[in-house]
Amino acid sequence: MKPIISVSHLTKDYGEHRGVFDLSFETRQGEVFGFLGPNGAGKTTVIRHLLGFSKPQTGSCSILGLDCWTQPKEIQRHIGYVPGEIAFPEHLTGYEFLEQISALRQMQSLDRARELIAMFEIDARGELKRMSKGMKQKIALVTAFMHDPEIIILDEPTSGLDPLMQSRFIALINSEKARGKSIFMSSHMFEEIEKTCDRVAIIRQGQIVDTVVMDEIKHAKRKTFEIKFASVDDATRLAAGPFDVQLVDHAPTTVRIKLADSQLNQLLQALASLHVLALTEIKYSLEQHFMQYYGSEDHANV
Ligand SMILES: Nc1ncnc2c1ncn2[C@@H]1O[C@H](COP(=O)(O)OP(=O)(O)OP(=O)(O)O)[C@@H](O)[C@H]1O
Repeated sequence: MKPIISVSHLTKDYGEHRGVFDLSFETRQGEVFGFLGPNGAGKTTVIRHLLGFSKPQTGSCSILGLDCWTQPKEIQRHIGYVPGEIAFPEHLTGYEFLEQISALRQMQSLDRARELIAMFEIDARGELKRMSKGMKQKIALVTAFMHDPEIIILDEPTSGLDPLMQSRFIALINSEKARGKSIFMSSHMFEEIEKTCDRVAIIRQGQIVDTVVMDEIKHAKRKTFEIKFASVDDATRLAAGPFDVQLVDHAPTTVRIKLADSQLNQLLQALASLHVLALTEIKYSLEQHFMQYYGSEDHANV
């Protein structure tokens, strides 16, 4: 299958280890591909190359086989885009802006825009310059989706949105995906990535350090359980068995166990003769996976 977005050995070196370095990835038809990394990791730099705003120093970027630097006009007909920093012509109202964009795109109707305006509870009658950050972000989302593009590129699309609107955004992404759209989204929010993406590239200091298949994270073969016991003796008896038991708390005695799916029955049998107060599965999350690549210092920025 032909890739939708293809980035090949892209380098943009801004000096002092800033920029992106020999970065390659491909996205597929119909998938939601996430780009996860903290401030300054290089996400916007890559996206600016995809939109044809920036020329690669070395390497190349293409969308639908078209070169992003030399054929941006042809590409733009196929995409919707939300930039990381939104700059609107401020004298216009929300409606006037959307009408201008739809005229430029020679759109037949504003029906889809109206649906999106209702979905995000936007009052588009006001002037853009008086709108809150969140309202502007929502207008940008309408602009990206209203012409029903086959490819959508989003640079931190939910920054400034409240939790209700974030969940509406997640629902929108999943319904667009169900309609076969290909979506590329940069984010530093684990939850929205987990709820929408099929694959996620983790970017660190301008390089992709891992590409994760979300299903493999969600259905990890090794599980972690937290068990609370009535007494320390129960924990000691469990630790005498074949399990790797780690004490995490004293009152009540709480342990964590990591095991393969195949050991689950063995654990339940061992627990049957002990006084268990609570048994909880600690789900393996994208955040835990991400933390392998970033220390706690970096994580503060995510
Ligand atoms: N035009 C430029 N000139 C010099 N340095 C730049 C330029 N654009 C970006 N950088 C630097 O390159 C690095 C990557 O920036 P980029 O904006 O791509 O990061 P990001 O992952 O999108 O971060 P954020 O989450 O903050 O948007 C940063 O250190 C940034 O300061």
